[in-house]
Amino acid sequence: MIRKALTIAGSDSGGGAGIEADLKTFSAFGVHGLVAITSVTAQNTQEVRAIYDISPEVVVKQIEAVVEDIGVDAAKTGMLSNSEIIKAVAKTVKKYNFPLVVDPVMIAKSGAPLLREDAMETLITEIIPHATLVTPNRPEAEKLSGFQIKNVDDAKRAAKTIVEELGARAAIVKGGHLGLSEAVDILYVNGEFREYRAPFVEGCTHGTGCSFSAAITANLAKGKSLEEAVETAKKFITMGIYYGARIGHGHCPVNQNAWIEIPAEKWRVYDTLNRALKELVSIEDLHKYVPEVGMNFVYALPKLYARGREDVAGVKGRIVKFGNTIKPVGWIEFGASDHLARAILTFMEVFPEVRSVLNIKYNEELISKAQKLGFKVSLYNRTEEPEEIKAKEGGTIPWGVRTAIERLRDKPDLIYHLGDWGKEAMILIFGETPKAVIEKLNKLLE
Ligand SMILES: Cc1ncc(COP(=O)(O)OP(=O)(O)O)c(N)n1
Ligand SMILES: Cc1ncsc1CCOP(=O)(O)O
Repeated sequence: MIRKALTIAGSDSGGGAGIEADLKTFSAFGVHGLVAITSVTAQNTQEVRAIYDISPEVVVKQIEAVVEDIGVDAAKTGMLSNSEIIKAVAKTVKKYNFPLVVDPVMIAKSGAPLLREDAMETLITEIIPHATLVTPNRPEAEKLSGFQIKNVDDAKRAAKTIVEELGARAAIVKGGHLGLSEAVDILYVNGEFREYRAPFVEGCTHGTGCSFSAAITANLAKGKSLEEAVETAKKFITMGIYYGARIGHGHCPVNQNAWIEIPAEKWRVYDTLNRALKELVSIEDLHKYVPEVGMNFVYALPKLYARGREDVAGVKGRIVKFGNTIKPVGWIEFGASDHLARAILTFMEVFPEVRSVLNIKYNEELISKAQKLGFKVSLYNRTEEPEEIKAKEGGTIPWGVRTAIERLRDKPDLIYHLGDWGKEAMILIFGETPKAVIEKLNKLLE
């Protein structure tokens, strides 16, 4: 059964906040999104250029149309620009008994007011009492509670005030603006406080309020408890900020897709590498090219999500010589490779589309053959590695890959080095996919 969530909010033409953010969030949780647009804004990551408020009658008609035919499992409000819209929305939602999350949108990240000064009181008296949950950030909580919030205790007092004095069933005061190393959100529900903590991540924040409240709404629509919905939404928003969509010239928006794209890409990467590994194992005579330290074969997540070793899949325990064949020691796992993970992440800094690499033993004839075949071949000389890089654990491969790319001034298919004291000479074969790496390898061994 598909669940349905309704957003009663403004449209952001930049697609970062408002109903656009809400719908993307609903989709990320597999919930069907419904909309009642309250205002149309001409907006981008830098500014709000115009606001056109929809008539209260049309806002109401949108809500009634979807409730009466499709049904609503949970709803949220976002930008409710003026008193007339607020009153009309309050009167309408009162008729139905779906959970209502109220994001008290007041000011855009760019600084533009999205709630008329004279409508603040109406928001407090008409909408807040119908809220299952109110989700203010610090400035919004200050306006609602009427006092300054400087620390977690103040945030608790504000959450309690919003519930006990303004009449909401629950309130969560978001700590993203509290200036701590952790983003601490304080939920007040059923007379008790709960804290939700996440590391304060640098990233993209346009649309955080909308996406967080939409994530709670989607989870309520799916039948989760308020506490579970908040916990999931906190993880969702932390991920969305960290992997933010770096677009525009102002405040870049949250990336709601990260929530579903990362697990989906992880599966795709795992499956693709697994198939290629089976092909690799069946290549005749490959055992002759297995280095003493072993071989590995890796595939990284797409550039946007490839931040570190954990984002690169490789063979646990490497691939070793086994009689006249080769054998993977363990399974494919994310984080299983150290050296090749560093090599591919460095390569991707320059050529993000190249996400796979395999290492084989150095062989002079293979290098000449690669050159004859028209492969782009480059090298680095470990004896030229600067002392300060040598002294740093894990610095050699990134330095080597960068040096080889700079030397070639092009995208290498192969990078090799001739070794050093106690270091084996090696060839690295790069490709956009594991299949492309195998194709290159097969041509070399033909
Ligand atoms: C149409 C519309 N609705 C809401 C907002 C607020 O979004 P944002 O500016 O990112 O602020 P947060 O609420 O996320 O902190 C908007 N800009 N436009
Ligand atoms: C390329 C290379 N250099 C030293 S060991 C090695 C093989 C692969 O190592 P890892 O399994 O850490 O990626």
